[in-house]
Amino acid sequence: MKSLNDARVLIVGLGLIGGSLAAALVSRGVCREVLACDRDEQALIIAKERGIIDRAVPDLEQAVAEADIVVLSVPVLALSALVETLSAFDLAGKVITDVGSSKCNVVATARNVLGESLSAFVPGHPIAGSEKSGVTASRADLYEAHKVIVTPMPENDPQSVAVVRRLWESVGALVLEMDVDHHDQVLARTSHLPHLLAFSLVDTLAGDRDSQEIFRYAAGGFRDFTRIAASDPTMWHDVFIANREALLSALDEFSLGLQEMYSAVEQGDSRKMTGIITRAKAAREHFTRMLESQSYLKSMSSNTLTYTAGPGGVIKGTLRVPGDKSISHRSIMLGALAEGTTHVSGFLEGEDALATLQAFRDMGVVIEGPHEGRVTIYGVGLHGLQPPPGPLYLGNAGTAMRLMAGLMAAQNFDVTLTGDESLSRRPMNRVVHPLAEMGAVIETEEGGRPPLAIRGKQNLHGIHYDMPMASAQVKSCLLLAGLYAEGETSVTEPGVTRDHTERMLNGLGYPVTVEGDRVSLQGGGKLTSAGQIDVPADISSAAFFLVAASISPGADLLLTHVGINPTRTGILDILKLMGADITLENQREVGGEPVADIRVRYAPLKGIEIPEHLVPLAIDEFPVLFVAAACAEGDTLLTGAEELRVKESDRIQSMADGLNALGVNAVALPDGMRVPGSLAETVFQGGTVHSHGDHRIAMAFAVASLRAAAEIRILDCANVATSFPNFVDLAHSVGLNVSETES
Ligand SMILES: O=C(O)C1=C[C@@H](OP(=O)(O)O)[C@@H](O)[C@H](O)C1
Ligand SMILES: C=C(OP(=O)(O)O)C(=O)O
Repeated sequence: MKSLNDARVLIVGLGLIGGSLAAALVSRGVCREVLACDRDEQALIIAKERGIIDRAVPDLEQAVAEADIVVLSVPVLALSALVETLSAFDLAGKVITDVGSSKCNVVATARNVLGESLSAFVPGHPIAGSEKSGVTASRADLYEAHKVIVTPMPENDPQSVAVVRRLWESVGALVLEMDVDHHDQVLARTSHLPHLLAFSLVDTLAGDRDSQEIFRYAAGGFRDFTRIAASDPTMWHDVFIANREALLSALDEFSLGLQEMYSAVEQGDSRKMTGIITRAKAAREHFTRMLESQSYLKSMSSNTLTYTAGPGGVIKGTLRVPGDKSISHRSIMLGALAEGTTHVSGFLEGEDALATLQAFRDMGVVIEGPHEGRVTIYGVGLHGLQPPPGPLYLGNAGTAMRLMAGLMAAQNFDVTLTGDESLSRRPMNRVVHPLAEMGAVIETEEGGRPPLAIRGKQNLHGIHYDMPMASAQVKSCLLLAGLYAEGETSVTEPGVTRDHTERMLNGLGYPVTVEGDRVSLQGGGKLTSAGQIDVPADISSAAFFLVAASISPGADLLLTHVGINPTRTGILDILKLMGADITLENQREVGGEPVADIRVRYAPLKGIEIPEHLVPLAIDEFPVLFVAAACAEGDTLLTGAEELRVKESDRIQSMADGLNALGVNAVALPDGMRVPGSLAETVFQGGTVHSHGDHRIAMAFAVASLRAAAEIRILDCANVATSFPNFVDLAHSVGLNVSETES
């Protein structure tokens, strides 16, 4: 066989799985001929009549002799006998595969009987069933975007594995590889156990005296839960026998879980019940996104979200941007460690804060929500966290990893903190080194990069740390470790940084002392419940619109309920120095954080030298400030901002490259940038820029379109969801011509 195009494919067994593969191969015309062999003559006739196959060959030996690729598609318990039958034929040059849902039996038989031909027997398993069965249920699109697991054996030759992969890919399937034992263990849990439960539940209820009555009132929940109880009986009988060991172990695990739920219900233990239900809901939502949306999978691996921002537009209206990311992270962490229940409102439902939420759920904390920004955290106290079942995945969130490093270093269990590609490049020694001085044991990858393997059961002691860089993440990390350390932990910072950790700790009854640039606390106290944490809108998200309105002639925008903590308002100071028209209205304090409505109107801006003391107070806002600078009269100079090089991307380089691509001759400096500006109506050419997976770069260039001559395409924008999940809709609602497309 030279290629799949030249091959004759034989399907042995024309049920739903075999019939659908045949139909897909025929309709896509990917091979020379599709043959079929089945003991049921009627199935062959129907398949031929409906064009599901090209030709029926009722005699198995003859059919195999004619074929280049043989697909065994019979029930699992019939597979072994079929492989034995085949072993008597001449199999030279043929590639053989199967579709069984459990692999151990057929692999054992193949090893016993196939001899030389074993190298060309590549087991496979399409994960695309239906409760319908038989050739009449065949669908040519059954495998499109569905997974097929190929389980190559060490004995296989690579060409045969490649042929089987190509066969499935040619009908639109996504091919994964797994080893045989692992496959059977995984499938026992994700497929065989749920089928067994559905059969058992329906059978039990149907046996009930009042079954007629029960089923009459059965609602959607019953239908959803039991759909698969209508599946093919022979197939499932066979699977349960063939995968007995793995299935029984899955059933044991399930029984323990069920027992726990039983006792929670019996004892009216609401906390336990809510824990099970909320963890399950979160897991199910996560898996639903993974299962149903190919694009979600793609966006995690290959960033295919593109923004298209049309030129012009006038910014007008009233807007509340999502909750503050820094405060949202901290509300989960400190709410979890508090004694009592904390209700959070305004929580940011972005991926970064959700990663923190999930991490604490994984450590046994019961958390309800988020639902429309509301989260309820049932605190477990400083010593109540439990070991998580595996590494804690923190996605894109530097704040989560650095703050949690401090907390985790003080627990009595081991934890590994991991993150996505961007987070895995970010420097962690800035927290690992001072934590080690406190007695923590943490291993990193080369150069102090994540994952962080944190050893538990260490006795931490307080230290004084003179921070080499202005970083709220480092400061907060050490203060959180200090909660558990013996004696006093103190830090001094070279510049003022955000103080949400200090404020929230004080709000939770844990005294933190601030004297000038020195912050300290004593270990060994406890956190009482805050009761309520109201998260204001994030000034770092509002920043995009502060700049948007400032550079859009005719603009008049009201941003409501924005956090104006003085350690975060560098953006307001810098824009005002540039001549922006910004006023604060309705100033108030909400849950320990100052808040205001911010009115911003268009004003011609002028270039400035940005005072270095404002840099840490606006650290996340520079991408969009560079856009403002390009729209200001004269040059703007930023220095003292080398920290920008180690954010989600190297923000100095990413922005300099993008600005240059749009015709603005910005010059990257080691610690900042020189941006030439202009008050011309159009400042940017159209073009394509790369966000490098950095949310703030993506949003900054969307804002630039207001003063662009033509469309700006921004690549790799999926990570905007880390901090600003509904950015495109909100931006659109106040006049930005931005839309998103996935590819
Ligand atoms: O403590 C925080 O919540 C944050 C601190 C800042 O990081 P650094 O402390 O690394 O400057 C900031 O860039 C980040 O978005 C959030
Ligand atoms: C730097 C940022 O976040 P983090 O460090 O939490 O990834 C940011 O949001 O701009």
